[in-house]
Amino acid sequence: MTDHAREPAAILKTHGLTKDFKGFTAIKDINLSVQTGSIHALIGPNGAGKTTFFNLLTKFLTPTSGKIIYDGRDITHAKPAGIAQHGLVRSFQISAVFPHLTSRENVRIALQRKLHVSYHFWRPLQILDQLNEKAQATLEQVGLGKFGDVKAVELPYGQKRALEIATTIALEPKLMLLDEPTQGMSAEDVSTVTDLIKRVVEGRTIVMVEHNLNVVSTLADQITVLNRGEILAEGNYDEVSKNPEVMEAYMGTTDAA
Ligand SMILES: Nc1ncnc2c1ncn2[C@@H]1O[C@H](COP(=O)(O)OP(=O)(O)OP(=O)(O)O)[C@@H](O)[C@H]1O
Repeated sequence: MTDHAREPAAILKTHGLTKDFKGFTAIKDINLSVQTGSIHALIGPNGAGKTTFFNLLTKFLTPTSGKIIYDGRDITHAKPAGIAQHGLVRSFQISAVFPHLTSRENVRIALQRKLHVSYHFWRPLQILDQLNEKAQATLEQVGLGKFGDVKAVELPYGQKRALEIATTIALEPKLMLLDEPTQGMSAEDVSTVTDLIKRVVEGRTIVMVEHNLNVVSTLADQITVLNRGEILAEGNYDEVSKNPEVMEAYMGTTDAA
């Protein structure tokens, strides 16, 4: 029934990915496949290994064994900066947004990084104007069009996350890795950021670690449930939420709600 020629391509794959911490195996032999253009969520109860796995994908940690293939190339031993140039970008934590710079300046720095344009006094003004225009367009994309002159530190929490996403999309990622994008947010901010992620996924792939199962059910095309460092289940929200092993793994945690 399935036409193999029409199977969607995987932008990211792991083969037997394993991470040991001094004899404790936090990630065991994980084979993951992320389809190009999808939103793929990593979920699981506390201590399941989500953060460790995410840090392996973003190259913040080195695997003990196994391979990571991104866009057809083996990036197992690549450096974070190297993979960012090829379009695999981790959304930075809020602390990485410069608090005393304005939203526009923060986005402009990310754009400059992408364009390798350093902010030298002798740069033609035209290039800086182009950067300003692009920064404004990026801010508008995330709903911060009117907040270009506001310092990051003065933005409310939800808008700070939007700014963080703006600085990520400025790098023109093919694959965005989001670490708990709605963590600690009010219900209103959660829905703003959820809508924002839906919008920015156009033409991109997203892998996200997310505790909020409502967000996961709204956004994710594919879900991988981790438990004790292994894949417990995979599928869409309906499939994994009905899986008895998943229900059991979540029992006794507040995430099960
Ligand atoms: N640097 C480390 N050294 C030793 N053990 C670690 C280290 N980092 C993580 N672990 C262990 O690996 C396991 C998985 O942790 P991890 O933080 O990846 O889980 P998680 O699913 O992200 O959990 P949470 O949802 O609570 O953030 C835990 O038992 C944790 O104690």
